[in-house]
Amino acid sequence: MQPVFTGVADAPAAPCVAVVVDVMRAFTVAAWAFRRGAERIVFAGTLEEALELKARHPGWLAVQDGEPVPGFDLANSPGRLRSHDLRGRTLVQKTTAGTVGALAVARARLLLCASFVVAGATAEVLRRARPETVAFVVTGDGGRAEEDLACAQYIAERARAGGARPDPGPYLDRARRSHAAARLSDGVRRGLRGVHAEDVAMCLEADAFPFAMTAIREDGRLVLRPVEPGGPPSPPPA
Ligand SMILES: O=C(O)[C@H](CS(=O)(=O)O)OP(=O)(O)O
Ligand SMILES: [Mg+2]
Repeated sequence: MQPVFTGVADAPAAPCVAVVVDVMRAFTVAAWAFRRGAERIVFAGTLEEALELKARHPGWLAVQDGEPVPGFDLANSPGRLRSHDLRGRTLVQKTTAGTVGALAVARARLLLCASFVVAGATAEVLRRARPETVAFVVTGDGGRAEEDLACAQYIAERARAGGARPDPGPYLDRARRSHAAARLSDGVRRGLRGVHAEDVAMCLEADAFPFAMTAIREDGRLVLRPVEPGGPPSPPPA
């Protein structure tokens, strides 16, 4: 498996296999939403589109990053989201980096969205799929986000190592020292409502969950669901 690391702007539009990485915080939040029982997450391209989707589907919950916006239900914060019971719910998510990155490679044949909490399961899906090349999309900071690149490299190394588990410590240390971690800590100090004091720590829990997350196009939307490595294969894209 040959890993290629790219930013969103340079990502191939229709790679065979893409892993879109957003550690802080979109895909840590998405994983926690599934952990709390959410059934699926629909990615929206704009805030307006997210609110339109929510309006058309009573019961759907809208998630957005930054400070709270009227009409949205949940912050893009694992620390805030984890106290919600999301059993059976559909979420609509719109964030600055993660969801934009996923939508940029929506035509990939296998599209995984990843962060440290699902890194091990993501690597296992890749190991079983045995692709020749994997495009890792680093979503943060114009493709230079250290937390996303470190997570991508950890997943690639884990997939290459087969059953062995490389030490996640050095990769997590890089993410802990990232600009994104500093921005979130600063947000906590300033009392921003869109962040939680535990967000950074929750984004740095390697391999916390046994599932990966695959995105599939359904009815013109990109929809994310949890998938167990070795479970039934995802249906091919329409
Ligand atoms: O909510 C977040 O942590 C970020 C905001 S930004 O990209 O740092 O401005 O969004 P995400 O899409 O989750 O990276
Ligand atoms: Mg990010």
